[in-house]
Amino acid sequence: MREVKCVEESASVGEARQLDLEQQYVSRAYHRLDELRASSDRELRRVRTTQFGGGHQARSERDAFATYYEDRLAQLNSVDERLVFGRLDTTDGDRHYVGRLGLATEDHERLVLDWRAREAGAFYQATAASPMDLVRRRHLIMDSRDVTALEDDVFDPSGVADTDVVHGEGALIAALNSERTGRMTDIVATIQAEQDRIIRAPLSGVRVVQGGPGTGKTAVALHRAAFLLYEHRERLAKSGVLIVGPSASFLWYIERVLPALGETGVVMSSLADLYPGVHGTVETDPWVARWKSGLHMVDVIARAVADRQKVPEKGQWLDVDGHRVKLSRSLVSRARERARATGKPHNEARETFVKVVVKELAQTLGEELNEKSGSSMDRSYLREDLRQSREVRVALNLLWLPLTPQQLVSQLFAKEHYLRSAAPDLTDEQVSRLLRPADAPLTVADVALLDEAAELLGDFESAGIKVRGDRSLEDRKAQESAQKALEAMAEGFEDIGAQGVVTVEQLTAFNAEAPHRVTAAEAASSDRTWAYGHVVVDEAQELSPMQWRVLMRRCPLKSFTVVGDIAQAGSAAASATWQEALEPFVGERFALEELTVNYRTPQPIADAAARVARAAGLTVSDPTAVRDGEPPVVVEVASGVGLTDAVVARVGEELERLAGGLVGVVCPGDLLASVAPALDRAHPGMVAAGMRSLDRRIMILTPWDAKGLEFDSVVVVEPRRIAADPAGGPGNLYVAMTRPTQRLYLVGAHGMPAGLDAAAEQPGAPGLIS
Ligand SMILES: Nc1ncnc2c1ncn2[C@@H]1O[C@H](COP(=O)(O)OP(=O)(O)OP(=O)(O)O)[C@@H](O)[C@H]1O
Repeated sequence: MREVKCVEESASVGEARQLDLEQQYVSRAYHRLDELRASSDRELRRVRTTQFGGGHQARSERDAFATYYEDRLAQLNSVDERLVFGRLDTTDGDRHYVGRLGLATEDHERLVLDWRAREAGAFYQATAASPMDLVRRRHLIMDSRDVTALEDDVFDPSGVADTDVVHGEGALIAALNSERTGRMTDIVATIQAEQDRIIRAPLSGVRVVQGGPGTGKTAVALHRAAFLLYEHRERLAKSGVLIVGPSASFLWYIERVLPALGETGVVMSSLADLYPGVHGTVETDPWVARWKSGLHMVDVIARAVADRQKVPEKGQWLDVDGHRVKLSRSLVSRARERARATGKPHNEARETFVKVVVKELAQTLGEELNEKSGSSMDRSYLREDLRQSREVRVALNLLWLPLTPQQLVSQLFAKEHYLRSAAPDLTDEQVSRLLRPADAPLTVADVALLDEAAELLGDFESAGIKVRGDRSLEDRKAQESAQKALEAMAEGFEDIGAQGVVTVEQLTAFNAEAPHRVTAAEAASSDRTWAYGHVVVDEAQELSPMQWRVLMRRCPLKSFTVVGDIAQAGSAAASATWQEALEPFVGERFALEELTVNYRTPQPIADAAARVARAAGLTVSDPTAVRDGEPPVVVEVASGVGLTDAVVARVGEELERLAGGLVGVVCPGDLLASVAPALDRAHPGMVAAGMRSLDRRIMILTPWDAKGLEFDSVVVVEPRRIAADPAGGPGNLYVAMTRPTQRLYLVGAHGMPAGLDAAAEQPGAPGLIS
């Protein structure tokens, strides 16, 4: 592909002229973007009105084309912000503009290089020591469609005239100083070299990214997903990418990042929603959460399933159409062995169990009837009679009942004999902690047990959408038909812009899938057995062994990006090291990378948070913070009303200081009921519980829901109580203290956590207000 020649610069053009030249180029790129949008829009309307014939195949072809143009339009509409943000000048005189997506002119001349393309890698990785054939890297700082500033890194001064070099505020600082909106934004223009190396790492294998708070782990994980979808489009568009986060608030916070990078086909799930159709509630007892999360639960669930394959104490007489036949203990035992020997899951092996029992009963009954009548008739009809007999059906169901995972798990914790049999080591006290009513809601910890049970129980009618099976014949038909449709539409594809054009193969494959699904993401999110091509796990320090087991099942190829900070672990069942978390599943075969720069929390706040964490026995790293700022403010109050008043007052002050920014109030769960209404009275219409609305400036959250989020200012309520929670308290407080980009307040009526007091006595340490 040829490069578009930019307006020639003279050696002496000044900064204003440089800005002007860049603006001309950028405007050209936007003009092309607008053209492509208009043409995609036209095509979409054309497809919707074109007659494709009346059959199912024709309709699905039209839908496939329409979906293609809809996706393309959504992609083109999503890249308006910072469409172009960089320029690379190479030693051989070439110039590439780097942007959010690849763009070409109508004549297939390249205008903008997609940030994920191989050649764009130098934009992020080149250093003075390793310039990667660049003489200069230029950052274009944008405000909407306007180029407002430029910033140059010159690697080879002999390659550029002095007067051509522009020194700006710093693209990174400009990005960091922008106001928080309540949604995470992409960092595509300012990805740092250590982040870029991880983003562009190969697809295969398990890659763990450890980093302290604010080191960009979430940002890196999401940009890596976008990179992998670009680099391995064919494979991942079909198999899908799953992104797992700790809470619904967190998913809400990050959900705009990938669409803004032009990627919409990922499945996002919180840990509570990993099992289709179930939303796990909080497991309130930390001991119960821990017990349900260990790998010993694999045996417990296996025993719970085996207990549903019963052999009666003694034989039983059954009525079949007025005749009596004995179902003996030994027959049931034999049938159970035969069924188990099939190796099939419970619900599927039941067929064998039933067959063996019915066959033997039919034989016995036939012999008896023949004996009585003195004949030797063929009585094969008896099998059907037996299957129809109510008594036989009841007996078979009692012995080997088909079960859903929900039934198995609910009954395991509702019926003491099932629980004691499946987990014989439990004490009486433990059994009573675990027991609950059969209709009690399923918890987050139960979600992994459901998945385990589903594996052992196998298909039940409600087990999810079946998408597998022999598709070859259907595929061939769909491909032939797609080919014809493609020819009919070929004209329309020509003006879609070079980088956006789909090949015949891609389109054929895309179309061929239409009868089965609309997107892989849609199919995958409702199918427990879907095998994803890649899984991204954020805040991965929180995962229990049983949750890891679920995720490993979701990606049999074991292609994972795992990001987290072991020190921030707050769940009762979290592992203490990455080795401990992953060893049962991948042994030592995972790559560990570390991020070392904190882009969020000002240094004095990060230092105070680290001191408190260390005083509580956590091992935390010391990333260097990019921001400086004010130390945390400690507010100690009397108690009761004094506490809510103090919180309301601090929040009020911050709202004024921030003029438009966000305040996060992190509060122990049991205080939400008193603090939230007080805030709402003081600031009507401005308070939201959790992260879910853009028009609220105050978010009140539990420490768990605050994981992964960030605010301009944060008020932590009763930090000492948060730290004292037996379920990961110190980790939760560390999370809460590291959420602000500007200021932190710690408000408490019951003293402050250790580490902070000591810190308060040191010079330059947190200020103390009484
Ligand atoms: N290269 C970068 N350029 C601009 N902003 C960045 C960069 N890297 C990270 N950030 C910003 O820093 C903040 C923290 O990033 P992120 O949430 O990804 O960190 P994290 O390591 O996941 O944090 P935590 O573990 O505390 O949840 C975000 O606002 C993010 O956009």
